[in-house]
Amino acid sequence: MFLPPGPKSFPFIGAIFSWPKGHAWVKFHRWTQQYGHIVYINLMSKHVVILGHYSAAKILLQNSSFTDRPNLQMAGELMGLSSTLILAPNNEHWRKMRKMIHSGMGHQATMDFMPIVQNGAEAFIHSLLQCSDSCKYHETLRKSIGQHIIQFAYGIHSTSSLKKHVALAEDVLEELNYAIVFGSYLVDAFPVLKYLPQWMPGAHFKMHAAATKKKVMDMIDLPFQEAMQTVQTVEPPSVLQKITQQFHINNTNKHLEIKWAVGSLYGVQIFSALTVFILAMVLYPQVQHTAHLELEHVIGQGCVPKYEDWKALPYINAIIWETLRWHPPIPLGVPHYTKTQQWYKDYCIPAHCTAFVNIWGLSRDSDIYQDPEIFSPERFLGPKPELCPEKWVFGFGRRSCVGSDYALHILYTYISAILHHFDITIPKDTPVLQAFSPSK
Ligand code: HEM
Repeated sequence: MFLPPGPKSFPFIGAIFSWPKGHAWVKFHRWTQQYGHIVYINLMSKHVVILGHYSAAKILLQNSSFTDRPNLQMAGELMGLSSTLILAPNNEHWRKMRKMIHSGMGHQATMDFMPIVQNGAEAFIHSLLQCSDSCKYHETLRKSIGQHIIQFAYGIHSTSSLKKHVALAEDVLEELNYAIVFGSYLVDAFPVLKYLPQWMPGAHFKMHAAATKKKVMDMIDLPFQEAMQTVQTVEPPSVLQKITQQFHINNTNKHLEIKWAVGSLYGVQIFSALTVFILAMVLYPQVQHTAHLELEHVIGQGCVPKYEDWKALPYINAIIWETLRWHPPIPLGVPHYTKTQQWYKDYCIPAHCTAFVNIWGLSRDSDIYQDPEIFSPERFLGPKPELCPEKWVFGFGRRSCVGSDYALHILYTYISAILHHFDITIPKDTPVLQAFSPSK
C-alpha cells in the first residue's frame, strides 16, 4: 500500500511551495491530469488529498469516516465559524443541527416555501422593469437573493431589518470565502501562532479574527432574537417556524443548535449561479432563443411560468444543470476530513487527512463531458445524456448540501421568469470579459 502520488515533498515543509495561491482548482486539475484520480500533498506535516475524479470522490466521501471537517484555525476557531453547520466537526452539535434543518426545509417543507420564491422572483423582475438604463442588474439580483434567504430562514420582512441582516451576512461570507482556503492565513499552517498576544507585531490577524468573530455572533444572534418574537404567527412560514413547531421548542435550552443551524443558511451560491446563467445567455444567444421558444410553446405568451410547469420544460431544466456544470458555484466544495486511515484502490490515505473535491475539475473531465468548456444544455437531453451535475455539484455523502432542493426551486423560478420577461443581450461591439474569482 502506498500514498497516492503528488508533487515533490521536502522535509518538514512538505510541498508547501507547490500549493496554489489563487484559482487552486485549475492547478489541482493539472495535478489530476499528471498524477491521477487522487493526489496526495503534504503541507507542513498535514496530510491532504485532492479528489479530481467523480468515482474517487463518490467512493471515498460516501464512506461515513470522511464526514468530519478539518479544524480550520482562522475561519473555524479564531473567527468562531466552527459552530456553523458548514464547518462544525462531526459531533452531537452538528448532528442535531442537520436533523433540525432536514425537518425545516426537507422536500415537503420546501414546497410550502414556493409562494415566497415566486414573490421574490416577481419582485426582482418588477425592480428590473422599473430600472433606468444605468441600473446594475447585478446589484439588484444580489439584494433580491440575499433578502429572500433571510425571509425564508427567519420570516423577517421589514425592509430595514432585511438590509441590516443581509449586509452583516455578506460581510461574514466574504471573510469565510477567503479564510477557508488553506494558505490565506499563516496560522493555519502554524497553529501555535494563535497563542500570540494581539499586540505583538505580526499578530494583526488576531485583531482581524476578533472583529470578524463579533460580526459572526451578530449574524447568528440578531436575526434570531428578532424573529423569535413573532415566530409562531409569521406568515408565510419560515424555516425557523417549522423547526420550532416540529421540535416543540419553547424554552431556551435548545436555542443554541437552532440558532446556529438557521444562521448557516445564507446560501448565496444561488447568486453566483444566476450570474453565470446571465453570462451564458449573452455568449450563447442560440441557447436563449431555444429557451424562449420552449417557454412560448409550453406556457404561452403573456402567462408567467409557475412551479407546476417545471417538469414540462426540459430545455429550461437542462439550462439549469448546464449553468451549474459550466461554472460550479463552489469550485472546491468544502473540505472533508477523516480521523482514521482509509484505502482507495492500491493507495493508503493516512489518518487525520483533509480531502478536497475539485468540483470544478469534475466539470472539466473530458471522459465525462464532451467539449467541457462549451455551454451546451443539449448534453443533458436526448437518448444518451451526459452525467447530471446533481451527482456532484452539491457535494458528497453525509455532508452534502442541505439547501439543494431549495436552490433548484429558486434557480428554476428566477431563470424561467427572467427568460419569460427579457431578451438578454449586451450593447453592440461591447467585449464580454469572462473572469471568475473567489471573494476578496
Ligand atoms: C446552487 C446552489 C448551491 C450549491 C451549488 C451548493 C453546494 C454545496 C456544496 C458543494 C457543499 C459542500 C458539500 C460537501 O461537503 O460535500 C454545500 C454544503 C452546504 N450547503 Fe450548499 N449549495 C448551494 C445552495 C445552498 C443553499 C441555498 C443553502 C441554504 C439555504 C445551502 C446550505 C448549505 C449548508 C448548510 C451546507 C453544509 C452542510 C454540512 O456541512 O453538513 N446551500 N453546498
